[in-house]
Amino acid sequence: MAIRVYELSKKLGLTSKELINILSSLGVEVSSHISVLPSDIVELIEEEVKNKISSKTKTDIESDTDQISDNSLNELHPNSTSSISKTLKDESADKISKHDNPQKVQSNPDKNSLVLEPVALSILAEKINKPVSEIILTLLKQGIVITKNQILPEKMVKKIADLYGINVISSSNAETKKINQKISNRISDKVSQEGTWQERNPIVVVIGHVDHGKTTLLDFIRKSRVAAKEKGGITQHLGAYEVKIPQGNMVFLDTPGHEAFSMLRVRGLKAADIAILVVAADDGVKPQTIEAINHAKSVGLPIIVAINKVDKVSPQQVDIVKQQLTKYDLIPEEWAGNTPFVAISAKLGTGIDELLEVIALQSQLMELKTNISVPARGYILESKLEKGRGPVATIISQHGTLYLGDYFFAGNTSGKINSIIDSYGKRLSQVGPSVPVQISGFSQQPNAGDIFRVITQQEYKKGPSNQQEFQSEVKAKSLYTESGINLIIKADNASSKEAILTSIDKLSSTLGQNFNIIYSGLSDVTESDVILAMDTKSYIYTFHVKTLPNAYNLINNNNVTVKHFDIIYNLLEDLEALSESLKPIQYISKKIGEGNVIKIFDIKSLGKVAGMHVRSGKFIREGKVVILRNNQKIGEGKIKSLQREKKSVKEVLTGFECALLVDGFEDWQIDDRIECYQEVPA
Ligand SMILES: Nc1nc2c(ncn2[C@@H]2O[C@H](COP(=O)(O)OP(=O)(O)OP(=O)(O)O)[C@@H](O)[C@H]2O)c(=O)[nH]1
Repeated sequence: MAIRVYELSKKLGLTSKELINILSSLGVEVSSHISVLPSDIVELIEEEVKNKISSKTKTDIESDTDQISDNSLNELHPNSTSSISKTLKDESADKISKHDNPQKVQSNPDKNSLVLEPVALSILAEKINKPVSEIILTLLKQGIVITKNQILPEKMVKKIADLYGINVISSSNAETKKINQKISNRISDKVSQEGTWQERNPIVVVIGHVDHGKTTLLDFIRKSRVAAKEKGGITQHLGAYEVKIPQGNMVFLDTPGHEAFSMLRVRGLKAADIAILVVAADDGVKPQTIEAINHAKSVGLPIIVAINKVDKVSPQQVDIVKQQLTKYDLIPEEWAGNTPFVAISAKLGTGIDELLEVIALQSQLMELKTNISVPARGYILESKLEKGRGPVATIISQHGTLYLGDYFFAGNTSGKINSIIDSYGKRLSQVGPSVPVQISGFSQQPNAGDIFRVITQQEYKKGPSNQQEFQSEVKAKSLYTESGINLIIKADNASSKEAILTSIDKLSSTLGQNFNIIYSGLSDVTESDVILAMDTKSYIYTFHVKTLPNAYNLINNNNVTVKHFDIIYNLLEDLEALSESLKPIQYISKKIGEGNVIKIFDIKSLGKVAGMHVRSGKFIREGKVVILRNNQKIGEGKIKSLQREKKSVKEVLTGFECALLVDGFEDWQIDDRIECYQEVPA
């Protein structure tokens, strides 16, 4: 069975570092202790290491590893695509030299650059315009066995490119890696290096396509991993909960149902350190999966892939999904990539232990650090208006300690903290980073996803100007870039919702207009709906439901369109009108006049001006002209100046003479024909 480095090290009674050292001495470079070792290799390594351990102490192993027999390497499976075989093949690839293959060293004129990234041999062959069989044969002669569908590691790609004299350019993957390294510092960039730094728990967000099992996963983790007394606390719901496992603690961002979608799956990405991308094995990569990947990448979040619903499918199907994800730079470690993949069943709980371990290990790799001495900085996860307390919000800070009485800015609002309540419902006087708490003391309700920052009393008093500076720092990016019209549908019952969705689908094909249903639900319009609409630039269309009073402010302040209907037909008609009104107007060029050059003036400061007689129609100042000589088009341009009797005019009608200066053309000859065109709606 394939196994991760840290698991094998546990089994062998070594630390991960010791095992990585041993692997390295065997010529096997693994990227981290989460890397997967394939089964065919594990046994050999186990044997080698056990032999060593039985004859030496652990300390001896570290220094002696270079003596471990190289023979074991030769026995390794040549077709394996793991990170292990990656190194082995890389070494073999080193053996291929231009000298050994003189006939192959020629550049391909059509395909002269290649992105350096892991790629299947079949795709690579297509990219460089060479038959797969030729590449396989060449490598075989070097003692390297590869197959058509095998994913080749970067180093091998580079070797093959060199072989054919093709330039390589670094991949976006490399960019992503760079971003990932920076991620833990997104909010830290402006945090002082001075003070007390300590490790903090990772904040994890779950993303993915609708119905792929995000909520089931979060529910399973919450029910099985959160201590009973904490669960009690969580009933008051803070939008986040802590999970403790031996490998480390972590915080999951979680809000029920659709709220999770609006705030955490869109805006909450900014608050998180790690994204779990849930992809249902039976459904594969879907539009929102791709969107989720892009969102996570756009904020520099490292992704761990959880292939869900494995209880429903065959192992082959899991591989198909893995293959689909390679297109988006998510390549499993056993295929020489660097994205951790875990197969799970959120419903049955299979693989959840492993997923949690991988999260803990990923966060150790990221070395998330926090400065507890600076003023607290973090994110708003949820906010609501509470009777008697005014606006309250769940926040999670990434740096600093938050104290009762602190002044703060949060998005457009500010305030002074007058209560801090943790997920047990306990009142606190202070709280450190990575702990979700609910606070009150806001002058106005903040938005989920806003940055929260503690400020001095002077800054608080200075108010707006200071806040403006802060605003530009935190300005939220629009995360949705899909083309088409984004809609949020709210209805009073499931059957009318279904009827509306089906009709919109039909309307979509009739009009040739993309309607993206961002969310559809069965309740009145809430603040969350409005936040979601703001984030996704959506229109809210409702059927037999109303807007809740506390959503009105948000709607009015943010120009969100909410439309209520009692008849489905009217709703559809309105959508059609909306689609029509948003259509870009198409223009065509219409010929409106014709004339002849009768004189040419060469004016030093202007260039050559055509003296023209308008024979039919008219010439206008905003017009474009086409110039013909002997019925052949010889030039075109925009009218720069149109003059009649030395005065600039808007238009010149049939029968009159005028002077014409054209942008981009002055090679006039007497008798050239000039046609004037105007842009008119099609
Ligand atoms: N067989 C099986 N079904 C699952 C699994 N995980 C989730 N489901 C089912 O898939 C459906 C959708 O699951 P959800 O957890 O609601 O999916 P979601 O991604 O949260 O959906 P949205 O909140 O609408 O985006 C439910 O009927 C679940 O019971 C799984 O591991 N195996």
